[in-house]
Amino acid sequence: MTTNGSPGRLHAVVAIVGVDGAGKTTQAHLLAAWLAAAGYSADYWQNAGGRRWFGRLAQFFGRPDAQALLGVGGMLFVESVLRWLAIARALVRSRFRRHIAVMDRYSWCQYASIRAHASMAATVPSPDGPSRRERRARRLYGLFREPDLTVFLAVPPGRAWTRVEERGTDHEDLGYLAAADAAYRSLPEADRFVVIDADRDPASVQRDLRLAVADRLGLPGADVGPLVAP
Ligand SMILES: Cc1cn([C@H]2C[C@H](O)[C@@H](COP(=O)(O)OP(=O)(O)O)O2)c(=O)[nH]c1=O
Repeated sequence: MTTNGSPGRLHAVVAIVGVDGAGKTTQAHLLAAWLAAAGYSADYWQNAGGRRWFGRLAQFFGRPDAQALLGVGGMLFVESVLRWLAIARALVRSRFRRHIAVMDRYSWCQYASIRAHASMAATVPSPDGPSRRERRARRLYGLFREPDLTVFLAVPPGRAWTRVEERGTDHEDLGYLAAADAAYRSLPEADRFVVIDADRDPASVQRDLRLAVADRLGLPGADVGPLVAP
């Protein structure tokens, strides 16, 4: 994190992670808007891995989802590359502009995705530590700096599943959401995540998120409340 002390010129990286339906996109947009209102130059970055886009393409070709089109390994490879490019672009641009980057997903999401897919495919858990695929991803993503703050939005998988269904843009398997939740929690980095209970109304979650960001970044002049319900 680098700053010259005035609100507008702070470079920092805040990563919001969690399973699909946890509320990352909603909360990250609100956070970036709040930072901007407080006088900080902040950008929201959607570090998508292309699953939704490839899902639509798959349906166009009569397949149920992206994995049916590309295979699990193919989709994980495409996702790793696209997300890497998105994160690299966000980090470079926010570093040069001296902005706060609010990252919707980060490297941790790729490791969790790889672990969750491996656990869905395995009949017994692997005792050998990270898979070859995860080690490869870690070499690639290890080039990125650790965010100043990573927030894990924690929701029960059933709640996340309901939200995804209500969103109506995609579908998630409940078993996969449970595997992804367990995968995030199993990461070696997980003990550095700030965990926020996201199974609450969006305003309460946003308030805790702002408090965590203000505490970690030490934002002068950023008033956390009162909060207008989003
Ligand atoms: C944050 C939040 C989102 N939602 C809705 C908005 C979206 O339609 C859906 C998923 O939220 P979204 O922010 O898209 O989650 P993610 O980026 O983690 O996949 O849930 C709630 O119902 N309650 C909440 O508290």
